[in-house]
Amino acid sequence: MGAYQQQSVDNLALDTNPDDLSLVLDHVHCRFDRHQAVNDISLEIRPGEVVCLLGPSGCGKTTLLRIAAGLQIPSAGRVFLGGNLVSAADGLHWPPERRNLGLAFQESALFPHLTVLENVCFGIKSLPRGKRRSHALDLLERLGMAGSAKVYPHTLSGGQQQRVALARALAPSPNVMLLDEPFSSLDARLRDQIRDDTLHVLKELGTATLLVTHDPEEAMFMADRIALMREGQIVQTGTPTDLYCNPVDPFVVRFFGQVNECTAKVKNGSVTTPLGELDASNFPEDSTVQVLIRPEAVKVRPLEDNADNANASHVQVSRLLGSTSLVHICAHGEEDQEMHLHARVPGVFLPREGQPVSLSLDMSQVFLFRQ
Ligand SMILES: Nc1ncnc2c1ncn2[C@@H]1O[C@H](COP(=O)(O)OP(=O)(O)OP(=O)(O)O)[C@@H](O)[C@H]1O
Repeated sequence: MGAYQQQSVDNLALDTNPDDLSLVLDHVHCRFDRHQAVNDISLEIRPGEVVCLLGPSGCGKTTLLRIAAGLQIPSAGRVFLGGNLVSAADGLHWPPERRNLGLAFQESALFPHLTVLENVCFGIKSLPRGKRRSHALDLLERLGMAGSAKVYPHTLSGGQQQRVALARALAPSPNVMLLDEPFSSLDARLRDQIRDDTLHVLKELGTATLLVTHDPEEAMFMADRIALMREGQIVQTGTPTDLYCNPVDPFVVRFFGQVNECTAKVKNGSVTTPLGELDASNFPEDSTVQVLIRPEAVKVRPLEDNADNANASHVQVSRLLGSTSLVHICAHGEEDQEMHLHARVPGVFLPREGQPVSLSLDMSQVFLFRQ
């Protein structure tokens, strides 16, 4: 790293030297007229790591990816790639072609006049001509497309074209892959397969990857770490388990799927809900607490249908959703509290309408926040 660059990393908001990181975004901002699309984002990607930028539409994911790619100039902040400062507020800006990146987008257009193999060979400059072909064929093989090497793109399905586009992006052995919703145009079954193949190839090649998605399941499938964004900022960064099991606020909980919600007042260190009393000793007395309960946290036990259980919680509707069943329940708590809630149960579990049930909670998937 040169003296200018060494000096420029002095104030970096990171513990790790950018030389050891594949991509660093350091206090990056991006403003469009009055709209702050990206607001002070810092994020790093280690070699071989897959990081997903996750968030709702319009939160700034694509803008951040375009900044990393050199397609968008940030209004402030710095970008490092493989230890090189490639973008800074003083006007330093390396264009995309100088950054050694692989780019693949939702609709990655292949060159129509080149065969699949020629498309993949196109960007490989670093290898001798004789080796380009075998390298490209190897990538096509890994992505299940070697059999189509000689055909032209228009004869391929959308999913096959997407595989070729990924092979083409990987072919120059980029330091960093930037993927923007690369699977979103595919139908569900095909998407699962291509995601799986892509993850294996990225891991085998050890390519650091930043992948944009709005789909939490896709992020959990692909990512070593997820950065969840909202309105131009990162709300939480961590492993999928960190975000799912230790969410920092209700937005994070809700982003990973529908949740049962109620509010309650703290009395004597606990809150009373239709599902029973919950510990709230971390919250001030008399404060109002938001209780978020994932459907899989609700344990349902059918009760005998007799007069003793006339006031018990009861089933409203049951539906099989595939690998899980969703049970709609009217929960009856103490003090005449009532709550409509959803319980997600593994396998086929379809209690009839009106079935009295007792409910308990797996507290690892119940989250309390001060309102
Ligand atoms: N070139 C531009 N000019 C003006 N505003 C822009 C421009 N590009 C993006 N924006 C705005 O910046 C915000 C963030 O857009 P961005 O495309 O980064 O969001 P996103 O999270 O990728 O959304 P999606 O998931 O819908 O693609 C949006 O409000 C968008 O309208």
